[in-house]
Amino acid sequence: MEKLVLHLDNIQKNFGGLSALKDVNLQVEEGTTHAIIGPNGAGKSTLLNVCVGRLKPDMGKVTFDGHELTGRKPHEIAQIGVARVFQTPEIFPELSLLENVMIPAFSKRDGAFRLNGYQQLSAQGELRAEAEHILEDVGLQELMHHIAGSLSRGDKRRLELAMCLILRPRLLLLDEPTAGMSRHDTNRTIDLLKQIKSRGMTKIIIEHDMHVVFSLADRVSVLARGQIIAGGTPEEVREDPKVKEAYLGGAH
Ligand SMILES: Nc1ncnc2c1ncn2[C@@H]1O[C@H](COP(=O)(O)OP(=O)(O)OP(=O)(O)O)[C@@H](O)[C@H]1O
Repeated sequence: MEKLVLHLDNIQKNFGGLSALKDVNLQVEEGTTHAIIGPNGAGKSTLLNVCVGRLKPDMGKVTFDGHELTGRKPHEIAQIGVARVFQTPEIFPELSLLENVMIPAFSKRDGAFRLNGYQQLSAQGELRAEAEHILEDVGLQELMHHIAGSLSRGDKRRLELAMCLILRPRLLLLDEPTAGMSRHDTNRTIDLLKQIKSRGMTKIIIEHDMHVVFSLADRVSVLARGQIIAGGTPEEVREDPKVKEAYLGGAH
């Protein structure tokens, strides 16, 4: 049995009178891809926001590799090695792709220690080489000097992924990474995420597209009205009558 690296214990999150998450328990094995699926409004984004410190749960705790994440600031959670790719890419449209990828790496380093002039120069050279390498990984190397705002939607999402990867996260959270992409771009993103998998990173992915879930996920948890109603391999979950019922009763 591999090591369980992420634990969500009894997570409860209320918005006024609405319980968006009710007593959610989840464990994720290191190096695996865990998909969270469920009808609209099930609580999937809320769950991700709790993991990255954007929302504080009313009850329960999140632990990653022995570090309790609950109650920490988002930048502290990032320092622990947790990164998130948003549904809408958060990029700097006026800057080049290369600059976009270097910025998160600089802010992470500057947060950790102060650089003198010489170190800054050599760090910049190192970071630039790493940024170029990551842009190559995501298939954007030819566009590295272009302005990020000029990219297609699919390429913007790939750029945002590169901005996360330069931080070398150990846990990557992806909120519908292929939403709005063509089938061709979706398949390129699946290939890219498979490559990342071979590097041992743990991933949580929220996804509506079952083609993506079946291509990438080792395990699936199904969330409906704030509760996990089923879990297992993609095949097991697909055959579960509770899951079919949740989807038929929901918007899908
Ligand atoms: N900041 C908020 N304030 C009040 N209610 C919220 C807030 N965020 C989410 N909710 C509510 O909590 C519930 C869960 O929302 P959430 O966005 O987590 O669902 P989801 O499964 O990600 O949905 P979708 O698939 O549509 O993105 C919904 O009823 C939503 O309206």
